[in-house]
Amino acid sequence: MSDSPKEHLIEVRNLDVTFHGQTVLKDINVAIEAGETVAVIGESGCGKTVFMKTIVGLIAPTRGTIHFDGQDLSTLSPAALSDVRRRFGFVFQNAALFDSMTIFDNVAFPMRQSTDAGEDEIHDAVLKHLQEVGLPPTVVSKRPSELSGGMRKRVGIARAIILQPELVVYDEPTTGLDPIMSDVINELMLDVRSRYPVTSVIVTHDMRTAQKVADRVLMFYPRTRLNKGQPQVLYDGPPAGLDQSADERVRQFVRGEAGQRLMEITG
Ligand SMILES: Nc1ncnc2c1ncn2[C@@H]1O[C@H](COP(=O)(O)OP(=O)(O)OP(=O)(O)O)[C@@H](O)[C@H]1O
Repeated sequence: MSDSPKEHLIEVRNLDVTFHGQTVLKDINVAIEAGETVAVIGESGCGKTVFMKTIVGLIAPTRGTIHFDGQDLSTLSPAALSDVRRRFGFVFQNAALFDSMTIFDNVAFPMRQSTDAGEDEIHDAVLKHLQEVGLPPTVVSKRPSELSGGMRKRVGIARAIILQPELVVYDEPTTGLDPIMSDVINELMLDVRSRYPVTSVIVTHDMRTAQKVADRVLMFYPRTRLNKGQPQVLYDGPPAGLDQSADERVRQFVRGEAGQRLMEITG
């Protein structure tokens, strides 16, 4: 990273997303700086995935704008949007590898789709990125079904970073993994950011991931549970401040306490 002042890579202004009359995100204003790692947390259904998909242009805002590197995504032609998306890497939930392809072809896929690289160059890049995520060259001929969940996640990360994206979005990167393998993936995400000048957005339920990997945490709250006029982003700050947040809902979430929810269920 250079020493120049940080710039906003992503700017979300006055964002609303509504599906069939149901507002999932309301009046979200968030700026993410180049090089930042931001974890998005919050209970199920609060709109984390919708937020992630909106900032990468997969969902169009109902109101408001998303700027990426100064460009308003809603004004871009499909071709221009597709060019911008090449600057993103996606690590999907459950790795979302192509089951019928070998690991080699899975990792090579973005290069074959989006570049004119020759097979020698692709070969070197695939092996380099597999090595970076801690996988031996012997995995290249295997199919995803022959690998453990943790290995598949690593392959998903290798595929996401092979084009050296400026933004990597991780959707639930540690879900379904044991605590040790989760920590391996957390370390890998730290390693990716130390190796490349990347901005990362991590949607996660895993508080350890948020605490360990993120510079900053955004906690969303479900619209349906807010009173009129209450902000949907309950917390926007460093992970270390979560536990001392003035908002009881944040403290309860971080500690895994049902709080008011329990009263609603039992009451
Ligand atoms: N394409 C869609 N059409 C209609 N409703 C949708 C669509 N995508 C998401 N929703 C709704 O938006 C709400 C938020 O969903 P979202 O997946 O963003 O939640 P989340 O916070 O990521 O939840 P989880 O932690 O369970 O993955 C849900 O009520 C969901 O049903």
